[in-house]
Amino acid sequence: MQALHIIKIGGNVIDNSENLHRFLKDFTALEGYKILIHGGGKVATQIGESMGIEAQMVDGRRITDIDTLRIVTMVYGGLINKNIVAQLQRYGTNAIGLTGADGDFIRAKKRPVKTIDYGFVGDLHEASINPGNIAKLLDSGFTPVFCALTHDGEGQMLNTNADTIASALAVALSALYETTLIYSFEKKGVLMDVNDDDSLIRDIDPERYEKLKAEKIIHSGMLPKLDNAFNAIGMGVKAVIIGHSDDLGQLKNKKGFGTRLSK
Ligand SMILES: Nc1ncnc2c1ncn2[C@@H]1O[C@H](COP(=O)(O)OP(=O)(O)O)[C@@H](O)[C@H]1O
Ligand SMILES: CC(=O)N[C@@H](CCC(=O)OP(=O)(O)O)C(=O)O
Repeated sequence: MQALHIIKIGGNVIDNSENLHRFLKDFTALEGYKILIHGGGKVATQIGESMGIEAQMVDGRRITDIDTLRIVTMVYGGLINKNIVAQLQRYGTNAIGLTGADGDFIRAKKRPVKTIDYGFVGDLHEASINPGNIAKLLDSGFTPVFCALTHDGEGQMLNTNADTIASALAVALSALYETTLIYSFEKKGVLMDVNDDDSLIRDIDPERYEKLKAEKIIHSGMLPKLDNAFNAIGMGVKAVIIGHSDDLGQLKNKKGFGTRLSK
């Protein structure tokens, strides 16, 4: 089986142009099939605020009313996606920027209203991704760059968390490729002390995850990231790594970096 790297880049890296450029150069240097996924929640919040629209988050998910959907479609699918694609082209990666609607690559279902109405937020399901379609792109020499947008197949764009898209792509594509999923962000990995990069936890299994959660050592944005990551490793993805965007080059050197998940 051919190797595939699926890499999700965090919001704080997108926000820091030096870190972003370093990452995009290292991403270009990574050989073989690869896919990049980005969000950009912070930028969407800032641009929304400048237009008088306050962000509302519940459990790390954005309540997406029609005005917010317009903003995230412009910001994720336009501003951020096209800038990343242009920079990748400059460094020599033949990137193609996509939402889930393009090529019908990622379909989602609008999240049903229970106690909270999330608005135009899309949940992924088993049939969301057709790996054969994405394989055609990869085989044609393109490097897909997906943003945090999906569609429902009936003309409606939906906002979908980028960590979840990365995990679902990794699961679907592990049927065709030996897939490694990497969450690249602004810290060395999962840390014992979130403010101390020397406190890296090198390995986590589900049992340790439960303990670290109970002790509140893992919290906020790291919780959905690890939930997505453990879901991927349980469903055929070969390896999941959570690490610093500056350390992607270590992958090429076959050295370990960041936090590695085990079953
Ligand atoms: N134990 C931990 N180790 C590292 N980061 C943690 C930990 N617990 C919580 N976090 C927080 O999780 C954040 C990453 O989640 P998030 O902001 O959603 O990531 P991203 O930018 O990739 O979308 C970190 O910036 C950090 O503040
Ligand atoms: C439904 C939902 O919450 N979608 C996310 C999508 C962006 C994202 O995931 O951005 P980061 O990776 O930078 O956090 C949002 O709008 O914030």
